[in-house]
Amino acid sequence: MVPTEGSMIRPISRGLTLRPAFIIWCILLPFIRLSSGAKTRHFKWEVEYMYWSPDCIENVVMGINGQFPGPTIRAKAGDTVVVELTNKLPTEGVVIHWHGIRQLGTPWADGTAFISQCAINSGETFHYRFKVDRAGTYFYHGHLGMQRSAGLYGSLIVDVAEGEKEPFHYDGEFNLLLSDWWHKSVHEQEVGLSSNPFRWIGEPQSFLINGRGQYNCSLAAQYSNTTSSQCTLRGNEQCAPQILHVSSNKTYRLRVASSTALASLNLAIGNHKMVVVEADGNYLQPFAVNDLDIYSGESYSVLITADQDPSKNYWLSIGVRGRLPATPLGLTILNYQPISASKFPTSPPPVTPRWDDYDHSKTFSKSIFALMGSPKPPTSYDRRITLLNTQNKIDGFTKWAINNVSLALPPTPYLGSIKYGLRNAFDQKSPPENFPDNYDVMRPPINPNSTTGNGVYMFGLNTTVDVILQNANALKDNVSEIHPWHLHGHDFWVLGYGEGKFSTKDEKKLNFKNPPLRNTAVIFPYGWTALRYVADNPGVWAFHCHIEPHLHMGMGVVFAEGVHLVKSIPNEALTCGLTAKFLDKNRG
Ligand SMILES: O=C1O[C@H]([C@@H](O)CO)C(O)=C1O
Repeated sequence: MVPTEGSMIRPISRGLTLRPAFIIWCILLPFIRLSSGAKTRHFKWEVEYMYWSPDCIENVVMGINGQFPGPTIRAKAGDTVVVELTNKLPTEGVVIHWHGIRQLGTPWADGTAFISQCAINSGETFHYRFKVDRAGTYFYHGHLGMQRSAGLYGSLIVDVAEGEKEPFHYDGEFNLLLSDWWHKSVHEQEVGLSSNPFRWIGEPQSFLINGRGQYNCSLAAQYSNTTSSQCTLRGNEQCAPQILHVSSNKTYRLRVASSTALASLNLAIGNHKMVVVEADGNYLQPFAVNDLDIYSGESYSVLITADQDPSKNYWLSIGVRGRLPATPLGLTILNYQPISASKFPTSPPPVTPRWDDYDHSKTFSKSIFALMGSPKPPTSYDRRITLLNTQNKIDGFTKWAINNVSLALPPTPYLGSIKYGLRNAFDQKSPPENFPDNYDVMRPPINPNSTTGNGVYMFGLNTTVDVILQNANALKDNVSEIHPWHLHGHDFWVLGYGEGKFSTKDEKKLNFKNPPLRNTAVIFPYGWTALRYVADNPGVWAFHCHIEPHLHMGMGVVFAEGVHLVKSIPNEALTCGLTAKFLDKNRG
């Protein structure tokens, strides 16, 4: 039989085009792997309570594998990080959020309890597996209740991929994870916040640098008339400061991240200028400062050059911004080798700017621009929402609300319930996009009453979203506070900051030329902050004030996009609430 042309040609030609391509692919594959150098980095962690003395006072902290802060994860851009997390807490669940990692394609690994996954129960193990796609300074922390305040945090550093270079030079680096510490347990703090009458947590007892601070003594007592005595630390105590050892004329990269529960901080090093080069994993147009403001949820890299008198040591200090300080400076020493680290600096620690000098903070925030060549925002938006931040009352309890809705998360995590269409899992009504025109942001609310809710802002996939964060007066007259807002799953462009109520005439002031990409942005008292982002990461994403007690009191919203496109969510993320029932039914 003479085969027809078609039946002869088609298989042969397909064979000819596919086979060489396949062979070439097989030959190249090992080299492609080799050149990218991407690795999978495995970690096996156990979260547990343990005795620890973060500020020289023994307390109970949440540790990982017996360490506080938790182990530092170090990876290269393009690597996959796998953390096998076992909950060894006797009576509570746990989750870990990888702050600043966008979880592209892995929304179930974002580590937000009741949003991306079920809490990991006592004794259970959960597998976080995600790609760290971009170099930068990040951290991780608990995202259930107030577990971050309890000490559940650590650093996550992503180096540039093999063969890539940073756009700046340095000879060495230091990693500083900043936090604040209370002597009162977080359980007691939580009870106070949820009580009527309300009991505020107050200011922290200590600031910690890499989990180390001093409460009952000061490293710099001899310079001031403080009542605390001079520390006589031998160096092996859990609270002994980590000294930054430098060599004269070398340049160092300081990676600074803030995991504080409450405090906005200012960091300065005596006599040394800092050049700011990175924020939240994005390169900046370098600029020099004498001191650096850092809000909870933010990270920066700064370059310092050891160009001062090499026969001296210098203080590095952190102090509080935006709240009347009641916490001594957090301190460590920049030590010029080879002189001894125990030689005291000749001048006192740098003084933090006055706590309510907001102009100082605004000047800093407004100096932050993206490095030339960074991605630019789309020139228009598809949807704009305005989120008014107010302090409120619900049945006599003190709360925070967004457009008069105080967030109370549902027991079934959104990711599974939206994906599987479980409509009873949360409010189906979209939350308000705005607030009444006549609301006076400069005064306490006329009607402070608010309601709880758990609705979701659903955005079309790949649409451009503008968010105007609007601050207002709190419940008390003449009080408006700083709130750093953190977005999960994305970075946003910070288009601008302004005073009072945002209006269309403010539009002209927005920066579309070189706005920085960030995952956290602050709203100043009585001000607004304008953000733009592209909803291009299928999943459900928290967007909230990064002050732990404020989120606990309802200061957050939930965003979602393209959830129908989310590939199979691992069962271990769905083992609670309505998704557990759904799984059971569909298995049977
Ligand atoms: O949420 C808060 O509550 C207190 C105060 O407003 C009421 O005691 C405070 O300072 C907060 O930031």
